[in-house]
Parts: sequence; structure tokens; C-alpha cells
Amino acid sequence: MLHAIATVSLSGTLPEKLEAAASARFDGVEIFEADLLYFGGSPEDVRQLAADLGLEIMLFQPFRDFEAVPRDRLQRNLDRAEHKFDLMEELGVRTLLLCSNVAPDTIQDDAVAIEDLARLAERAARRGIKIGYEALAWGRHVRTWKHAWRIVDTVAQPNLGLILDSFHTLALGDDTREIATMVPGDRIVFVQIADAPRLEMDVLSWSRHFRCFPGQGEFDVAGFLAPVLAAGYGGPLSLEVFNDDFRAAPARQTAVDAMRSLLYLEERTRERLAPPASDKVAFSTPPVDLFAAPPPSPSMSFGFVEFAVDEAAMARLAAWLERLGFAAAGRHRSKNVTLFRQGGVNLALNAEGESFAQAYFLVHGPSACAVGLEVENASQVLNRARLYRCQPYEGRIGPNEFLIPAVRAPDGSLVYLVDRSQIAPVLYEREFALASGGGANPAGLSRIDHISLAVPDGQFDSWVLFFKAVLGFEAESVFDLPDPYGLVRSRAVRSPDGSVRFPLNISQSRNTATARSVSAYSGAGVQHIALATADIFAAAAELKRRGAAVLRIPANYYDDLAAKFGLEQEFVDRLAAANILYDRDAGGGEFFQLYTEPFEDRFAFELVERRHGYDGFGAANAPVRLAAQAQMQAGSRFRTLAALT
Ligand SMILES: O=C(O)c1ccc(O)c(O)c1
Ligand SMILES: [Mg+2]
Repeated sequence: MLHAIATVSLSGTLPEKLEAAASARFDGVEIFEADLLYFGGSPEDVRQLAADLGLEIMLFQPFRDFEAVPRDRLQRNLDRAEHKFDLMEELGVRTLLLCSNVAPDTIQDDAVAIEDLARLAERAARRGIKIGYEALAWGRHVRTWKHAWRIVDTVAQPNLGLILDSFHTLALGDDTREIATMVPGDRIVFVQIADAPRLEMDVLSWSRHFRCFPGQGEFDVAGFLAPVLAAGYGGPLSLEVFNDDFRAAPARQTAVDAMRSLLYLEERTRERLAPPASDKVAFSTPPVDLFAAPPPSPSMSFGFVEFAVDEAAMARLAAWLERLGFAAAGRHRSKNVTLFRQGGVNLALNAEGESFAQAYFLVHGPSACAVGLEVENASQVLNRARLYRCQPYEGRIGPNEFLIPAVRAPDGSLVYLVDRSQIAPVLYEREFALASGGGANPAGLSRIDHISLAVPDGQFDSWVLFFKAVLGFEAESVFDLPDPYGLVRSRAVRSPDGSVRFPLNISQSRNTATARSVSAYSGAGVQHIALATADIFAAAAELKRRGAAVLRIPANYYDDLAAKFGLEQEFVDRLAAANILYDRDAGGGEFFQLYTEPFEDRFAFELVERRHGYDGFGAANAPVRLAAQAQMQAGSRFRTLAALT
């Protein structure tokens, strides 16, 4: 399909918006009148600029408060329209969006609206202009597509059609299936696309501030688009996203996300339109080509985490890891990389010069620079990522080494795609000279349970879309977690089989754990890596024996816990003695967590034990953990100050 984006969706000046849209390979744009008004050049300049960038100006918008006004204002409105037509001529755009009247004095009589639209359409026809009528969800009288369509259908002029906007329809919870049967596709002038989170607020503010790209919110946008295509619509899909974060984000990155989101929407819509396996009624096949990509890996697992270090940080991190029971398992055959292992957990410390890791280290300091995911059919997953406009990465490889395909995550770190059958079984033996007698597992770790990422404010949606579209993950619901210094917003994404999970955290406050992490890394980064153990008490004892520093949990927490779950005092005492956090879900699933103190105020490890199918991340414990981390941090600042004076 053709892809467009409204200039409101991107930050910057009009030329910056157009350049961003072109660089993400959009076919066209909707020009928002305000963007034109604030631009220093003439409409012809804009026309030329768009043409030079290979962009078609597909729509001009919005024309407001036109129909069913008190009669003494009709003439003035018609004059206003002529003025817009002049402007459109200079811009070289032939379609105008008219949104339903929101003014309190709008006449509540469809016959009047019909008459006015007929006049407008006649005048537009003389100028070779098409009008698309869009129902705003907060229109005075016309709020639904069906109502707008009744009016348009009655006017019955070929240059007056309907504009559908997924936000307005889905925000109202309006029926979408009937679009397929009620509206002929050629009467749909244009289709605007936006997703949004489900929020309890007035629909106008929701629309003006919280729209997002398909896949980032909670609307069933594919459920909207499928009947539109089934109706026979073959025009462009155009993102119209009013979003405060996007207005502040770099336009080029937003435009890449925008394109990715449309491709994702097409893929999801294609699934909806596929002939059903069951006896449900299918839509007829649409006349358009929808984006297709190889499917994501249906199952996957964490393979390894790679840390960017230099020699000194390598030594410090190695000592820290050893206190957690990890041992150096082998040295890379051709690079300055050491593998630390414990049970099924593989951590590679990379201090190789002139490498990706070194470049990463220079910018971010000691940090996780890559994650290896074991996937089925890595080359297929790589192909999917490329089609979703990801940047592939190929590192230098030595003799006999595998070329493991990788793609860049939104922060520039790498996600390695380790082929589960071809490479995973022999990867470490082949790449590393493994020490004999390895395989010790003092803390009884089985695997990486999840990796929690701190993401700069404003980049949340970008990450969610990356995981969903590129890797086929699902996003879980959003949690707001109270940190002593502000709110942390958390949303986890999980692989299709649920075994790879990344809670993503953002914070607008400057001093929350998440914000401190973003600031320490100068960007996104790993906040903690959760490692699964089958016996958290034994693991805790082992960490203690090795002198690992564990995050101390206040006694008050345990008093509260005993009362909350009716726990035996002896059990609570054991938890308290080991600083283990505890949670229980409605189904009787139990969760045990223990945090290490962070490595140099950067990342911590978390040991987790899940019993009886507990599936969450202990959100109930997040406040006490965040408070404990804040206290520890304040303590270490104090100690540093004391040492300096
Ligand atoms: O918020 C608005 O006013 C507005 C304007 C034009 C649109 O297409 C729309 O969906 C909303
Ligand atoms: Mg709209």
C-alpha cells in the first residue's frame, strides 16, 4: 500500500518533517495547516521541497467548523473554503480534510449539514478538489463514521467522500465491521491511522496528546483496517499521530518507527483477512498488496549477555561476578573476550580493541552492549528484521568463528540472533577455549529469567514497537511504580512463547533508579538481569559465603508481608535474614527475589525463584526495592563525600 504521514506526527520545522518522512521512504504527507502557517517560505516552496524529496502532498488539513453553522455565517464559511482552495492550488494538493463541526452552536439537523456539504462539494468540484468528511469523536453532532457516511451518501457527489480515522472510531468503541458492507471503497477518500493506550479521560485530550503508532497502544487497529480494505479501499494509509513525546523526539527516528508501525499494521491486517481456519465469516480479499515478512521465531531463549569493558573494568566486573558464583569458563580464541558461566547463564566480557564493544564502552562505560537470543531459523529472523527496516550488523570474525547475525536495538546495542539448531549447541565450544572442569554452579542458576532495561523518557514506544514488530513479541500492561524520587513506568515485552522477557522502564523524574541508570549510561541500558534459581535460599547463602553485597530490605517490609499473606513467622524470618522479597499471585504462584547491590551504580543482578507458575515480576515489591536502592545510593554518595573531606 502507499504510506503517508501527517506533518503533525513529526517534530521540527516543516522542511525537517518532510526530510524525515522522505528518509523513512514514505510516499506522501498530509500537510497540517499550522505547519504551513509557521513556515517561512511560500506554499510553492513547500510544493517544490516535497517534489524534490519525492513526496506527494496527499492531503491538506484540517478545514473546521464548516457545516450546519448558523445561517448568517454560511457565506463567510464558503469564502473561507475558497481561500483554502487557493492555498491548496499553490501547494499542488487536491484533497481537503473537513472535520465534523465541534462548535456548540452547530445546528442539529442533518438536512442542513447535507445542504452545506453539497454546496462545498460543488465549489470544490469547480476547482478540481476532493473533500473528505471526517467524524471527530468529539464532534458536536457528527461523531461516528456511520453518521458522517449517511450525510456524505445523501449528498451523493463524486468529489465528496468519507475520511476514516482509526482513533475516532476505536476511541468510541464504535463498530468497524460494518464499514466493509456499508461503504463502497471508492467513496473512502483517505484513511488515517493511529493507535492509543486505553485511558480514562476526555476523548479530545486523549486524541491530542496520547495517540501513538499502531502496535504501541492498545487499540485493535488491524480490526479497523481489515473491513476498510474489504470495502475496497486502495488508497494510502496515513499516520496521524498527535503525541507529546513524538513532538519532542528526533523526527528521523520517529519517521522510521512510523514506517515500521505501518508495515506491522499491514502484517497484522493480512492475518485478519486470511481465510479463516474456523467457520468465522471472512472478509473478501482486498485489492491491495499488504506487507509480508517471514514469521518471527515462535520460540526463543536467552543465549548470552555481552558486556563492553576495558581491561580495568574487566577485572572489576570479573571479581564482582565471582562473588556471585560465576567463574571464568574460557577465553575467546581470537579476541580479548572472557566467558563467565554459571549453570545456563553465559556472560561474555568483551575488552577487544577496535570492536563494536570498545566503541560502545567509550560512549557508555561498562555496560551490556549485546544480548544473544537463541531463535529458530536465525536467517529468517534476520530477514524479517531487515524488512522491518532494522540495521543489520556484521562484526569481524576470525577463522572458524561463526558469523552470528545481529540487528541494532533502538539504542544502538546489538541483538544477536543465535540459530538454535545450527549454532547454539556448539557456539561456546567453538569460539572459546573452554577451561576443563567448568560447569560448577554454586548459586544453582538455571538461566536468564528476564532483563530489565532503563529507557530514556520519550523512547518507550520506540522500544515496544521494535520488540513487537521485529521480534514478534507481545507487550504486557503498563505499571506505574513509585520510586522515592518519582514515578517509574514499566511495561514488559515477552517473546511469543513467554520465555524471553524484557521489562522496559522509563521515568520523567531526574532521580529515580531508572533516570539514574539512563544518566549513568548516557542512554538506554540494562538495569538488572534476573537469573533463575530453583532454590533461592541456597543461592542467598552461597552469595553470602562469597561476600557478595546484597540489597538490604528494611524489617518493616517483612512485618507487613507476614500480615498481608498470613505467613508463618519462621518463614518470614528466613526471608528477612536473606533480604529476599516475596510475592504471591491469585492462583497460588509464589515469587522470590533477591537483588545484588549494583555494579558501580550501573546494573544489578536479581535472583528469582518462581513456584507454581508465578508469571509476573513482583510489581508489588517494586516500591520497597526502589526505596532500598535509593537509600543505598544515597548512602554511597554520603560515603564518597565523607571520604573526600
Ligand atoms: O484534533 C483535531 O482537531 C483533529 C484534526 C484533524 C483530524 O484529522 C483529527 O483526527 C483530529
Ligand atoms: Mg483525523
